[in-house]
Amino acid sequence: FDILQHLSMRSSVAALYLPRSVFISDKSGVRVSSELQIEDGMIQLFVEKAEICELKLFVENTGQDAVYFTYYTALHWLQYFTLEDSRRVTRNNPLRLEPCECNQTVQEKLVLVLFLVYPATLAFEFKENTQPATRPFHIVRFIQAEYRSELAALLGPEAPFRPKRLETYEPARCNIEEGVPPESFARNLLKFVVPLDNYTHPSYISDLAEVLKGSRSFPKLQEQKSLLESDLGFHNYLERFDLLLYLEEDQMRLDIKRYNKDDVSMVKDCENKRLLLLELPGVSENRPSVLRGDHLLLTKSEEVQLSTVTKYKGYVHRVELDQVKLGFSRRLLDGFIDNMKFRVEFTVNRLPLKLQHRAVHMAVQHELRDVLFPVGSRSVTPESPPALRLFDQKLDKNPEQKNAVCNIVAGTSKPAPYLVFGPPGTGKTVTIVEAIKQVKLNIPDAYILACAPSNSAADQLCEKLITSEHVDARKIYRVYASSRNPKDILKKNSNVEGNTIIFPCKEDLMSYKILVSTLVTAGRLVSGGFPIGHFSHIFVDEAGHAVEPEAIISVAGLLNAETGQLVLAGDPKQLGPILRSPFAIRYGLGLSLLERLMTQNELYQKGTTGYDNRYVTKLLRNYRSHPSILKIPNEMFYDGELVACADEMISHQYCKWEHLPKSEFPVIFHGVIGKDERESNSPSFFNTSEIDIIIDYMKKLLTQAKKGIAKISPKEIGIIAPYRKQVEKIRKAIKLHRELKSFLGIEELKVGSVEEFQGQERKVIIVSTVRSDKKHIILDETFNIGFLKNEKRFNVAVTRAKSLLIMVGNPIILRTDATWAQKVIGCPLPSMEELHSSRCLLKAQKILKDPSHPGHSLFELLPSGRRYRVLKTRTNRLRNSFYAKAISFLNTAKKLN
Ligand SMILES: Nc1ncnc2c1ncn2[C@@H]1O[C@H](COP(=O)(O)OP(=O)(O)OP(=O)(O)O)[C@@H](O)[C@H]1O
Repeated sequence: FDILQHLSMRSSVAALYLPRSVFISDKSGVRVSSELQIEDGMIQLFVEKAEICELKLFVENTGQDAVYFTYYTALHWLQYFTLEDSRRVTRNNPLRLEPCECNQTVQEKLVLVLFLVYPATLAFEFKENTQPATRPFHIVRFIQAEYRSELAALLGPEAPFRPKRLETYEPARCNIEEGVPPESFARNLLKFVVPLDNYTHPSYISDLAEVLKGSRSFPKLQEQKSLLESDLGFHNYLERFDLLLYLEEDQMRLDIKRYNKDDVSMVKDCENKRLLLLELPGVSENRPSVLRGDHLLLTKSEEVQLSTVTKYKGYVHRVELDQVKLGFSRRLLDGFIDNMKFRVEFTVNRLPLKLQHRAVHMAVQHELRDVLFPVGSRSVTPESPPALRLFDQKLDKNPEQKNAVCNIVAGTSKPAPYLVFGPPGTGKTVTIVEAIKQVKLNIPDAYILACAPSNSAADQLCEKLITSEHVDARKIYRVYASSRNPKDILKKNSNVEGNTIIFPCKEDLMSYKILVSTLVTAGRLVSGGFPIGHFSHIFVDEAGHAVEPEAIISVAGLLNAETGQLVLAGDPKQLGPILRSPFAIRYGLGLSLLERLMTQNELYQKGTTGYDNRYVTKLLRNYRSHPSILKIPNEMFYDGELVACADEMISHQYCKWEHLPKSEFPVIFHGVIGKDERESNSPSFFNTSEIDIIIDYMKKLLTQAKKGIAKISPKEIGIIAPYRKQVEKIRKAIKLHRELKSFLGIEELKVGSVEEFQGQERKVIIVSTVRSDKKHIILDETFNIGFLKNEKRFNVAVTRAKSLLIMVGNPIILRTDATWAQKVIGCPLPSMEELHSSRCLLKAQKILKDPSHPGHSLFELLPSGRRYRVLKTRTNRLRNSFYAKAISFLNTAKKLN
């Protein structure tokens, strides 16, 4: 539309629908070329440093007849471009291009400012003669100049991004040829005693999804619909959760089909010739989720169209960053030659689903009503809990934490769960760890199961318990799932022996006082026949992250409903359950057990005298972060209830850092207009301009010791990025960097996704948001990735920092989200376009550069070098003039850069 408007072509309605090719094609023998290659009308140039660079464009007539060059213009007016031509072409002074006359040069000068990408569109107008009535024709060129450091160039795409197209042909008949599962990678001494049924996905579920969508009506499914619409209670617990889990599975089955691939080649693994290697970009980002022991179905490409096909089952032996190693039948291997092509189909791993179904069935079978729907009484005056001597003395000074520990040991909430609830950094994990230690000390026959939804959170719990000198580490045992790769995990006090995961026999496992596992792996203990009541206490940290049936895996079949104590800790505002089915979400599967009790059960509600400490503790003192870091999440998610209590020695360490835009405010939003790219056929994104900035901050942080701020070691810095590819590229950038790669302890610097940082903290956190193209935001929403469409993920990312938070991102994109615009980038803020197109800014910059300009003396750069101000003289005149406006643009531009 811009093009049409500028070139006065609006009269032609048809022109509105003209494809891009019409504008970019050379016409009537006239060619607009450049020294650089033009692809699809686009001229891309890269610069390595901030400089004025010149781009020559050539206009030539290669036709048989003379043509008049009448006009040229930049359609988006940018101050960084100046256009010049020696013939000074205008509509009043058109240039006659004789046939085959070349040499007409339009020079364009670009002033590039560090790390910014400035797109521009140039339009050239020509006429076949100079008669006013003659319609002109136009040629358009797009120009993109991108700052690219040497490092960024090295990190750039290895191969252009080429998504694969999917054939949806389904054969009439297929035979499944069984593959070879990983050898008993888990040595199983723990017998399967309690059966795990199949919980087969009923065939009516797809029809039910249609009914819920409102697109069809099946009277016989009305009962299921009513069940979903009714409130959750113990009477419908099993049926409701079964149905919700089936709806979720139905969506998972649909979604996983999107990952199927055609014409994918495999090669033999050079380490183990009985395995085939399949490249799977995105696999480490769970797109799709593939674990050791899962299987894929492969069909030879040349057979895909046949009516009867053989699908070869390939069991996953190992998952690597962008590839998996698969075990197939002898028959396939015998006829296999490297680079044979296959169609790959992914399958849903049903184990976690089956465990969840079993858990809700067992919850009902074992009468867990009083645990799941507790009805204790609030009327009884709370007794004061026993006074304990805490191991962690800092908890002594916090009455809520101390109360929670004492009440858990005293079992005041039994049979109701005890909840430790609170925002990030308020000490939930340390409270749980203390409670576990106190239970072990004060209740001699106690046996404890400590769980978390993710492996990283379970590892964190285990490490905190093992490293404390108050518990004999030999009594603690971390149980890993057999699907884990032993090479990737902590081996101390765990079921990993060398390169094998072992499951000791029940008696051996039962001899440990404290077992630590994920919620799903706790299901293995149920299958192993652990007696109900063996565990006197079950703790679940990060409980807000799990759907209720998942949390129940660690409870049903293990906890004695009368004598056992369940403790849940978490924060519903941090990473929640990840669900795919809109119906499962609509009908409540997204609500964790912790959140349901907090919001719907009377025992846990805030009364006139506050919360009843016998059942719940709400922690509100944040011991982690500087108040300025807390400010954003506190306003966004916690109604300003959080109180900043961190030790100032640490939290204020960066308050005087020379690189802060504002002293005493250790939060930096570093605006950068980069590019989110993909490479080869990996669906994951990266942004090298952001990596350049991150590396620059790393250098500043690690080499600052002399500047009066304590030296920081790499392990105290964390870098969080929302996409796996960015994580990988940042790691690569550090390894390639001359100074950073040899920095002492650099291997301890953690670069990871938000999920990997949940529950963790670092002195300095750098967040790379990556997104720079609006059109990809929809992908984030569909796949539940990135920051922009997931507030909970954003909350976790920004609440990991103790002393300094640096966020790197594209302000134009982030401003499209109201929360980012208001809370992070700050408002009011002129958009980048406004900045670019502002004549005020240009004028102000010209004046600043030119000491002879009469306005020059009006601007003054403050001694900090970070802000301009207008001198007091003639203030009144200035207030409403463009100088005042220019000053605000200049300062914002300075802040952004
Ligand atoms: N009473 C206290 N006094 C001083 N420091 C404390 C206290 N309680 C916790 N901390 C410290 O606060 C930090 C955060 O604690 P912890 O990781 O337990 O919080 P959390 O609530 O589990 O956080 P998240 O929700 O982010 O997982 C830790 O460094 C911990 O040592």
